[in-house]
Amino acid sequence: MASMMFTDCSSTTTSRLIHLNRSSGTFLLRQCVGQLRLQTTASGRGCCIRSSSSPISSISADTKSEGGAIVIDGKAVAKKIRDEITIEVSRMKESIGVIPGLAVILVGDRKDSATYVRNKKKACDSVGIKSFEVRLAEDSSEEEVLKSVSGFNDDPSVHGILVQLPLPSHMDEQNILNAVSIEKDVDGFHPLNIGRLAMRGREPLFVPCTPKGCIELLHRYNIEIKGKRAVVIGRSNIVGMPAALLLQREDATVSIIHSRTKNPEEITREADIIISAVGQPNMVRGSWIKPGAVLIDVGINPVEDPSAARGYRLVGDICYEEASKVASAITPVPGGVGPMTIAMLLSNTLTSAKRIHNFQ
Ligand SMILES: NC(=O)C1=CN([C@@H]2O[C@H](COP(=O)(O)OP(=O)(O)OC[C@H]3O[C@@H](n4cnc5c(N)ncnc54)[C@H](OP(=O)(O)O)[C@@H]3O)[C@@H](O)[C@H]2O)C=CC1
Ligand SMILES: Nc1nc(=O)c2c([nH]1)NC[C@@H]1CN(c3ccc(C(=O)N[C@@H](CCC(=O)O)C(=O)O)cc3)C=[N+]21
Repeated sequence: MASMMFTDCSSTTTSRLIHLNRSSGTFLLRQCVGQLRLQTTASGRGCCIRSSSSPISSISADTKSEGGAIVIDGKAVAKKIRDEITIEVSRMKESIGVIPGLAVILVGDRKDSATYVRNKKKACDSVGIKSFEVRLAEDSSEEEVLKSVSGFNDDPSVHGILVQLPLPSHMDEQNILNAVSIEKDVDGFHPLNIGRLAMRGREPLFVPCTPKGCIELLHRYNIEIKGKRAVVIGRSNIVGMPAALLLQREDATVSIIHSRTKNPEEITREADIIISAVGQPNMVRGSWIKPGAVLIDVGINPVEDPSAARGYRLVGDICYEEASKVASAITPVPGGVGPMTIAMLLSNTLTSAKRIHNFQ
């Protein structure tokens, strides 16, 4: 009954978190936070969820979870965004002969990082973006990494530079991220871009991909953010902190929960929108959630599962089985925020190439 173990969130405390890191008809929304407007399709079987900006044209009725919440289908949205990018990339190539280029620097031999980098390359290929890759050994010096960054800064065929994180512990991450030209900082991790994100009236050149993907999902599902209470669980530089800044820019009232927060359940229960980026499998239980809340689960946590082909499977920070019975909408793991992160990276790379070449 191995699979049972993972559908019961209470027992995940006894399940083993795997450290992959080292080398080895019509929907009925119970209570809706935003303006999810649901429409039956012509066949009457499926439904489409309309968004004022870029609607998802047709989402099948299967996108309702067993628990009753709408499943926010990041995989489908990401595919649609990639299709939009493909058109723009070829329009650019035909009009001015420029192909957007993304460079990735991977240091060390972490399995998960190698997988992410491989997936990014595949995604670039799928939309026609040119990809460049540098792989450096775990024991490389910081100077070697800086040299690669500098080479890509000066290379006119590269419009975006991504240094895969985490870097080996002997390197100064800040020093390396500072070296990326802000015009090519498609990850949005340069302190100038983050600083501008935090300031009213200032605009960053790039917004970090994962938080941007979370907000894009809310927009594309027409979920209102303005005036809502939002809780972000986690305050990392790459996800939690910029997610909270973005929600605030969208006029939500934002609370941030971290490892020293007392009574996280109580604070979370006040939220209309929850973005969780903690890295703890199934930490957020059904009892933490206000009925009708919208849940964006960023967490990607591998847990042992002998019945899975890989010997493990991925779960989020939110206990899906419990939460989907209480929420109005929820992102799955996998297939939620992850594919959106990559789609936003492609989008930032396209934006960068357009800006550099002054192409509208
Ligand atoms: N889907 C995607 O595209 C992406 C997914 N991820 C996933 O998101 C998760 C978070 O990643 P990342 O932000 O890099 O992780 P970090 O480890 O950098 O940050 C985790 C944050 O969670 C907080 N935290 C840890 N434990 C608890 C707890 N028990 N209660 C409350 N807060 C807690 C930490 O608090 P404190 O600051 O006090 O230490 C910290 O702010 C991971 O599972 C990662 O794999 C990450 C990037 C992209
Ligand atoms: N400079 C830098 N930028 C990053 O954006 C960055 C990084 N470093 N370091 C690591 C994290 C993690 N991250 C993910 C991206 C895609 C998926 C993704 O596509 N996940 C799939 C599952 C993939 C699988 O099945 O293994 C999904 O959720 O459906 C996950 C995680 C980007 N990160």
